[in-house]
Amino acid sequence: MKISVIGCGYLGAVHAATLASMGHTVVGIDVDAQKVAHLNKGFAPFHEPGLDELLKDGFATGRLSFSAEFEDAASASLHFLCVGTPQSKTSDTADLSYLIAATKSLLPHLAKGAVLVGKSTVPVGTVDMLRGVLARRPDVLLGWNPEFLRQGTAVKDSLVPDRLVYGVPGGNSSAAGVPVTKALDAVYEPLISAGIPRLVCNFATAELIKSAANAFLATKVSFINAMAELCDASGADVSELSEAMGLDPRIGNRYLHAGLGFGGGCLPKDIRSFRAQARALDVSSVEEWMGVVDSVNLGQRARTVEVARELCRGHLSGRTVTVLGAAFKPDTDDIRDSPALDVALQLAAAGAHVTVTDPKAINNAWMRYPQLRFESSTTRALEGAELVLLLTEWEEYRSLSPEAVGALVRRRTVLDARNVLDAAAWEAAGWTVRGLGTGATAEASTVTAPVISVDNSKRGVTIL
Ligand SMILES: NC(=O)C1=CN([C@@H]2O[C@H](COP(=O)(O)OP(=O)(O)OC[C@H]3O[C@@H](n4cnc5c(N)ncnc54)[C@H](O)[C@@H]3O)[C@@H](O)[C@H]2O)C=CC1
Ligand SMILES: O=C(O)[C@H]1O[C@H](OP(=O)(O)OP(=O)(O)OC[C@H]2O[C@@H](n3ccc(=O)[nH]c3=O)[C@H](O)[C@@H]2O)[C@H](O)[C@@H](O)[C@@H]1O
Repeated sequence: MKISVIGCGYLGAVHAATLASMGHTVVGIDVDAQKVAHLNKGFAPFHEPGLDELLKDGFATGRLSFSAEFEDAASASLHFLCVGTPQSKTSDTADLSYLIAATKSLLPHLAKGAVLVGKSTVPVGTVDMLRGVLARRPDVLLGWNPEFLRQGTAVKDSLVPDRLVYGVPGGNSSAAGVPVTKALDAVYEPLISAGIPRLVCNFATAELIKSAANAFLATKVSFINAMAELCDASGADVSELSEAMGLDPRIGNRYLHAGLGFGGGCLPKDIRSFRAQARALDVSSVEEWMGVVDSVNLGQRARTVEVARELCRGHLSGRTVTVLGAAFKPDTDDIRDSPALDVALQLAAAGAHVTVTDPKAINNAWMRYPQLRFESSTTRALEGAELVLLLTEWEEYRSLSPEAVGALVRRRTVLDARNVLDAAAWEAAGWTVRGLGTGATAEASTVTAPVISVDNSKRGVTIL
């Protein structure tokens, strides 16, 4: 099948390459000519494991190309819309202007009876709005096929997704939806043959499935982070608590890792958009719920700064601080709404001398926040630190040797805001280790000064 993918960012570039690997002839269209040039050289314009290989395979077969000209999409019979839907600059709502602009640019090049399928994450009602944009082309069939891939594992998630969701006119039982369902079945034939579940529903349901899934994931993270706060206040350990909770298969331990919280180009803006949708639909329960999830999440960033201040004996001003991690999660160079950079900025605003390092995201971070100091070498970044903060849990930071790092820093104090270090091993090497939700506040408040020792089996704070 001849397919176009409109918008070739973190979602669209992966989607285009995946479709080519399934045997389709695919052209990716993007208004960013630099991105298109990069992709046409066979390289991903961002860090995504496995994508370069998939792009090269696509070019080798001659089935994959990229272009900045919409007319190059004219021969496709099916078009996927993958442009951004960021948070509006002035409110919680999603900015749909890129989606509208892309649809308008594509309009003159749509063949008779072409199928136009959205993959971007959108508020409920968006397909109806786009129908209006396409009012002069009733022959064009519309579908919505939300995407659930995660950055860092996007290639694997696309080749073996958990499920396929099709939003079609009238939903599952309607004859009007059959042509779109058939077209999408033809696109995803290898996945359907492999037994990947597929659900067909109406547009509102498809739009809400995506928003609800991200809202649930965000809820799970904020739930465990709220528990982390309770653990700190009571002397419990959130890692043990989440492990025990997760052993109940009804709960499950995935996405139940407490720490600095969620960021990125999707979850934060999606829960805010969801909140705005609930408000517009007068559903106060969802509106309030999303508000709490968001504020617990942002609260983790503020708590991290407060713990850092505590570990610097109350004063961040003038302290030499090293931040490990700039990306919003490991295995990506994406810094959109990165919790790590948010904390780094807050530390710098409090007067600390902050050096940020990251295996892949330094360039993006430096272009966005030139006021921060960046260092690409982990060793150089750590030299002379009075406090080390682990804020993005890249494997190379998880596996750092406490002895080797200890030889670089001025003071062996680490705030492991992702709760991933082996605290006992670091403490044995003379480090003061603090996590989030490890019972530290309760321990600190129940002891009388001067404190000589703490329970080494826990990640307790050592008060100096
Ligand atoms: N990043 C992810 O892991 C996932 C993203 N999504 C959703 O997919 C959508 C895209 O997200 P990302 O790929 O992360 O964003 P992105 O910002 O990386 O990519 C968007 C791309 O669209 C291009 N673009 C903007 N206006 C255009 C136009 N008028 N015509 C053609 N191209 C245009 C931009 O130049 C950019 O390359 C969003 O709605 C997001 O919520 C859904 C699932 C996963
Ligand atoms: O709509 C989207 O764009 C995507 O958003 C998320 O994917 P992504 O943002 O790429 O990455 P996640 O692995 O979900 O992590 C998001 C954030 O949550 C944080 N997180 C995740 C899991 C956890 O247990 N604890 C936790 O703090 C991560 O550090 C990261 O900052 C969803 O997982 C995808 O299913 C969805 O398609």
